[in-house]
Amino acid sequence: MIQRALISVSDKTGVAELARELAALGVEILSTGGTAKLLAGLGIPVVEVADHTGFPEMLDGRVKTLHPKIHGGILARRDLPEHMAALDAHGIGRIDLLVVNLYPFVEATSKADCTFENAIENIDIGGPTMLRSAAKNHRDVAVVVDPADYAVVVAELKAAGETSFATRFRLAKKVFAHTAQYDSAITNYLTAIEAEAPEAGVVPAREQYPQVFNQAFEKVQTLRYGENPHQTAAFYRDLAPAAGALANYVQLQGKELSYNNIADADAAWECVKTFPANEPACVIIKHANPCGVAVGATALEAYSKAFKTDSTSAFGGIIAFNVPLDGAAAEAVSKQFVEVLIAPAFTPEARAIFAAKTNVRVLEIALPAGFGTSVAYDLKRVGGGILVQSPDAKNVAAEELKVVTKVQPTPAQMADLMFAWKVAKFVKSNAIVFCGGGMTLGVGAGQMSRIDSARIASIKAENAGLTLKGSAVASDAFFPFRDGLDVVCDAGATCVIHPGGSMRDQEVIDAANERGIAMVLTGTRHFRH
Ligand SMILES: NC(=O)c1ncn([C@@H]2O[C@H](COP(=O)(O)O)[C@@H](O)[C@H]2O)c1NC=O
Repeated sequence: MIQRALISVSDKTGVAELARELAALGVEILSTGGTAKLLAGLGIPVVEVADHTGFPEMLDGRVKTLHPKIHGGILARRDLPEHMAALDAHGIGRIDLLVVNLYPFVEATSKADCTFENAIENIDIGGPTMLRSAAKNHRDVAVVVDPADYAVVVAELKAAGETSFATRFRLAKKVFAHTAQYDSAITNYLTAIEAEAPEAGVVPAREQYPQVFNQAFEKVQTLRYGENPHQTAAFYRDLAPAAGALANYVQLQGKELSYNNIADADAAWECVKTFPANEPACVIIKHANPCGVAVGATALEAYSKAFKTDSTSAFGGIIAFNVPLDGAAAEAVSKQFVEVLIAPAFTPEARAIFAAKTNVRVLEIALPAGFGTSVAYDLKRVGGGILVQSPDAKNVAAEELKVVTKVQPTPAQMADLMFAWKVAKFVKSNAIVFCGGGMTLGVGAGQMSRIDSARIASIKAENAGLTLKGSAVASDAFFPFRDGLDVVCDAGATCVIHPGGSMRDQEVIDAANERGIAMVLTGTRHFRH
């Protein structure tokens, strides 16, 4: 049985239960001021670190555990006689278990009224030092930084009198990841401060983008390959993915997700999530672009309409719904080749329909009320660096829209325009999206020229046998000349939505008036690359 444990925690969750179990196992418990007080108050036998070291806690707690009697007791290698002799020579007892969690630096500095002095005082020094000592010596010492691991440690001690090496190694890795993140948070905070010499009592102004940008991710899985088979790849997620984000998926069945599956699933999910849950929507993605998007009274209707936009491209698509998938919709989807199917829930009938199609990857992602943007920062790798931006989370409000033509859109046209605008945000630039009746009719994506996107969108509608007569069209950025507008009008569009803001806006507005269509400006652009 281990002899001695040191417990020093800011977050006191579960610590009393842990200490009680340790005491019952005959483990001597050392603790720092606040933790010792709590445990003693509960009648749990505890020795204050200050009594153990013979040195008082000092400097307002800045120095509590930074003492050879603590670090010697943690760091000594039990397999080296010289180390054990040195402990004996200096009267240092072994510390076999360390339980520490740190001053809440992130919580403190995320409060709007956190002064510089308060931030600095929330930088834990003794805690990380002990954690690193114990994690380094994991061959002999167990170290716990997360209250969620208390139970496994107690269970192993009860069963075997000591923790297993595998557990100690796992816990040590967790500790170094934790202290690295802790220091990253401190670096992000300090290097964002604009003042050269911030005043202690003042809340320092901080730039949104710090000089040193640290981000931590944890691996979900190594992938079979990357975008192409000769590339290696892995999927990492945020340490705490935002509610409703793709990384929260639960795979209910199907083959392993590939790199491209995950990228396309994200595009499908982010797009479909922009439709409220009381408006069943379906998005079909191919190569990162929507090839069909629709809303309907039911999931089945939404899917049937989305599929009609481009049933050829939908083959092997990634399909997402914003509402639970029921049997009727599942039955219809099952008739096509689908790579990945995503929904907030699946009825038993829907599950049963896909159970036989073992290759289809079925992902369930909870959509809690009030979910927001999926990422705090959008990251894009470029040679030798990284571009960081806030995500394109803007949804244009009705009062921001400006009708600039003599012809006003009817309420039905306005609904189609808003639908088209929502979809255009998720189409690679240059994006031209024809819509009508709550569905996409033709999608032109990823062209270097807007006019080509417009032509492609209308060709695709024609190929699908869909008429663009009376359609609404969205352009993700302004029409630089009237030529693009003429193409969409020739195709049959009777109303158009785009950001405006070109030097030649007037030329384009005049063209719209000449063609007798309605034009709405959003003032917001949605480039997507
Ligand atoms: N200075 C030290 O020697 C020191 N040793 C442990 N701590 C921290 O003190 C906290 C616990 O303090 P208390 O038991 O007094 O509530 C823990 O978060 C621990 O990480 C220290 N505090 C900060 O650096």
